Parts: sequence; structure tokens; C-alpha cells
Amino acid sequence: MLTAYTSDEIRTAERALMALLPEGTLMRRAATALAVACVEALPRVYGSRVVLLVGSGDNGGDALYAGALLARRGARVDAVLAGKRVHEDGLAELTRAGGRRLGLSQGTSDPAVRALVDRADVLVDGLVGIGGTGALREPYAGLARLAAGAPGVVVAVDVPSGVDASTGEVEGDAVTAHLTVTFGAAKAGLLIDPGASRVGALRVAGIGLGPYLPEPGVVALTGPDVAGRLPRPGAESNKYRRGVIGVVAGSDRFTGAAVLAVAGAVRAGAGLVRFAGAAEPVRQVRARWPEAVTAVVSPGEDVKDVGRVQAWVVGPGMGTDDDAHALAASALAAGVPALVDADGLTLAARDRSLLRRAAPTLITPHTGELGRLLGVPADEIEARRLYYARRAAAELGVTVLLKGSTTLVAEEGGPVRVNLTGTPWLATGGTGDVLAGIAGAYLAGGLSALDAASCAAYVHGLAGRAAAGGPGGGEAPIAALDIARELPGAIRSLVAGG
Ligand SMILES: NC(=O)C1=CN([C@@H]2O[C@H](COP(=O)(O)OP(=O)(O)OC[C@H]3O[C@@H](n4cnc5c(N)ncnc54)[C@H](OP(=O)(O)O)[C@@H]3O)[C@@H](O)[C@H]2O)[C@@H](O)CC1
Ligand SMILES: Nc1ncnc2c1ncn2[C@@H]1O[C@H](COP(=O)(O)OP(=O)(O)O)[C@@H](O)[C@H]1O
Ligand SMILES: [K+]
Repeated sequence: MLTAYTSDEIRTAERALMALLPEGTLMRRAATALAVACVEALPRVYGSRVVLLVGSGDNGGDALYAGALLARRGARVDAVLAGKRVHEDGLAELTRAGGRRLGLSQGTSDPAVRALVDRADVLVDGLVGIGGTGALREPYAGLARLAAGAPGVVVAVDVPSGVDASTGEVEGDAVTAHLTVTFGAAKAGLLIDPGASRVGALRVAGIGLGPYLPEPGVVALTGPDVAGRLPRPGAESNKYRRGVIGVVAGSDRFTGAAVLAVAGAVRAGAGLVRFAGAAEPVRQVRARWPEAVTAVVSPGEDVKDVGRVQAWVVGPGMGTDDDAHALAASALAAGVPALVDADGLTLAARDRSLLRRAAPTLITPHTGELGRLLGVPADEIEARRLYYARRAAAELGVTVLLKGSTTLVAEEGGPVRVNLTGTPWLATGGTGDVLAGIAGAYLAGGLSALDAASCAAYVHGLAGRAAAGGPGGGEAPIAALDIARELPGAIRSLVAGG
């Protein structure tokens, strides 16, 4: 499990460790790791051009010490000093090593600064790290804009400047790095968009903080974590013991969502899929998935007549009228775990009592659906994903899987799980319906809502990458059903440790 922390948690651990070490030890460890990363980013160090963007704090200090190490290896190193203050010892070290400095008396439009940035093989962003607060101020913001056009490799020190290290929020300009070398432990904001998109490749450089870190507020499951949690059939399994999932989805107008949710459930390994809906989606599900047991539910009928299930998935494409409300309510009245998605969430936004259940409830909104549930604009949720995922879990008393460029799973009282698989090619109609089917199958298979949601997001992301062209994530359009098709292969390689 990858663990990630807020700036304050890192600082507390840092203080405890620093009290035991000679002064400057941690900064030297950090600078060495940073210099090594720069060396690896360069075809050769001798004669290369390294430009340091140096802020007033210790983040700038790291950059200066790393610059000194590179200068001693024969790089031409220039430090652009952005703050009114500078880490004096770091600057003295760089000067001793033959590095040069440039002030910003003429501002960031100074042609000399632009020329340096344009010719840099490596541009080191040491403007602000975990000490940053709010939007970048000038001249830092101007330097971040200049870095955006830099032709060289941009290496962020600890955090891309302008990204909130604790949350991933980005208020104004921010550096977009090719590589971020972060010290001691991952910061939560490096894993969560919009900040995560600025990080590039992430390297966590150990400096000895481990024993002093608290319980993390944010974690990410790795492949082995997921493989160890997935429900798998044993010798004594039968289809009922493996988990019967009930799916209430689709309507005479929207039939595809029903087919896609059932596809996710079948391919994720449900023991049996029971589908309940209107006549047309039932016809389509039967045609596409003969494995599913189907039942036409007429308005006013109770869904429990469909047969026993261990978990319900309620919502994709089911519509939002009174009949849909009655159908959703009858499924959610069951005392088994339930997943509520799509139209089910629109119904719940109008009638929150649908989510007040004794059995575990997992909701799987995108930012628009969560916005409707909380009465907050979707773009506000996109800007502050971590905050709103936590708030929704606390306010609604359910497990929340918030979809989008970063998928988060939140439950009150525990760490938020960030999903690290996936590809932007998943942003296409119907992929969320497949995800609902996968997570529902895992709920029916006996996983907790937290594990069902985070394992489903992980395998959905792996299958999405495979559909887009390869395990590392190719670049090709995908259709939602492709994800279902790729699921067995993705799960096979995950379980095999591939
Ligand atoms: N943790 C560890 O284990 C280790 C940590 N280490 C390193 O120390 C770093 C933390 O250093 P830090 O505490 O000095 O803060 P830092 O990030 O340099 O920024 C502070 C200054 O930035 C400024 N500033 C702030 N916001 C701003 C804004 N929006 N826009 C513009 N300016 C802004 C503000 O300056 P002021 O405005 O007051 O002049 C403030 O004083 C950490 O990230 C890591 O790199 C390693 O060396 C060793 C191991
Ligand atoms: N930019 C993105 N990067 C990665 N994954 C994304 C992105 N946008 C959407 N997704 C994923 O695609 C799926 C879309 O689900 P959803 O919005 O419910 O679509 P639909 O309702 O059409 O099925 C979710 O799993 C979501 O996390
Ligand atoms: K930085």
C-alpha cells in the first residue's frame, strides 16, 4: 500500500528526525537524491546546462545544494533567485562549486532569464515545496509560466510549485514537471488531480522519515493489495456462494446502461447476475448476456420477487420518474449491500432517504452527480476532490467512490483511497456503467464497500488501459464494452503478479 501525507504530517515527522541528526543532514540527503535524478535525466552531465528556479525557503535550499553537486560534475549551473530571501548556505555552496546566480530585478520578462530557461537541459523547480500556501505570487507565478514553455526536462523539487502538497488543489499558475522528486514520503496532493497531472513521473526519495510518520490520511492500493482482496472461487464454491448480484438498470429509453452494467458484473466474476428492469432492457440483456437471469418488473411491482441477491446495483439508465423512484426504493429497502449510481443518484439527490439504509451503501458519482447530491457546482468538486469526497462520506453516511481524472474512495473515519490505474481514454459514455457492474459483483462476493469500490476502480483502470492499447496505457479510443472484454485478462495478470 502506498501511503501519502499532508505537509503538516511531513513537517512533524521531519522535526522528530531532525532532532536526532546533525543540522543540515536532511537537506543534504534530499539534495543528493535530487542531483541523482537530474543526472539520470541528462544524456551526460559534463557541459550540460542546469537552471535552478530558487525560492526563499528550504525548497530553494535543496535546489541550490543539488546544483552545487551538479556543478562539481561539470554542469553549467545558473540559479535564478526569485525570493527576497535565499537559503544562504545553499547559495554559498553553489558559488563555491562554480555555479552562478541571477536576480530578478527586471522581473520575469528579463530576456536573460528567458534565454537561460530556453537553453536549459534541466530546469529545476525549487520555488516552493511543502511551505507553499495559496496561489503562487509574483514573481514565482511568472517563472512557473516561463517553465511551461521550457524545452528541457523540468524536475520539481518535492512538489511542483503551485500545487497544494496536502490536497492536490491548484489555485493559480503551477509548474508542470516531467519528474517530481519528493522527499521522505509521498504527499497526498501529488496523487490527486488537478495537482497529480503536474507531477510527471513520481520518485519518492527516502531520507529516513519512515518511523516518524503517522497513520496516513490518503493511501493507494498496489497490484498485490488488490490481488489479495479480490473474491476468488475455491473448491467448495458454487454460483450462489460466489455471490448473486441484482442489477436494476435501464429503461425503455436507455437500454445500453443495462447491458453495460451486466457486462461488468459477468466479466468481473459474479456467481450469478439477476437483472430486473423494463421490457426493452430485459430483451437486450437476454440477447447480449444469456448468462443473466432476467425479470421484467412492471411499475408498482416489488423487485424482491426477482429472487435472492447478495448485493444490488441500482441506477444506470433507469430514469428518474416516479416509477423509477419506486423501483429504486424497493431494491434499496433490502437488507443487503447496495451500490447506487447514475440515475439512482439523481433520485437520491431529490430524496436522500433512499440512502438511509442499515446495510452498507456505496455511491459512485461523477463530479456532476456528487454536485447535485451536495448542492455544489461540479467544477468546485473537480477543484477540491479530496475535500468533497470526505465531506460526502461524512454527510451522507455512505462509502463514496468519486469518479473522474482521479478516482477517490472515501469512508468516514478512515484514509481516503486514491486509484492509480486508468487512462483519460476512459472518459467515454458507458464506462461508468461497467464500473458499477464490477463493484456490484465484488460487493456480492463479500467485499466491504471500501474494498469493493477500490478494487473495482483498480481493475477497471487496468482493463481500460489494456483496451487503449497496452498494460502501460496505449493511446487509442476505447468503447465501454471493450473494458468488460479486457477484464478477465487484466484480472488474470493481476492475480499472477504481472
Ligand atoms: N520535509 C522534509 O523532510 C524535508 C524538507 N526539505 C525541503 O524543505 C521544503 C520546505 O521548506 P520551507 O518550509 O522553507 O518552505 P518552502 O516550501 O521552501 O516555501 C516557503 C517559502 O515560500 C514562499 N511562499 C509560500 N507560498 C508562496 C506562494 N503562494 N507564492 C510565492 N511564495 C510563496 C514563502 O516565502 P516568503 O513569501 O515568506 O518570502 C515561504 O517562506 C520542502 O518542500 C523540501 O523541499 C528538505 O530540505 C529536507 C527534508
Ligand atoms: N479524465 C479521466 N481520466 C481517467 N478516467 C476518467 C476520466 N474521466 C472519466 N474517467 C473514468 O471514466 C468513467 C466514466 O464514468 P461516468 O462518468 O459514470 O460515465 P458514464 O455515465 O457514461 O458511464 C469513470 O470510471 C471515470 O473515473
Ligand atoms: K518545488
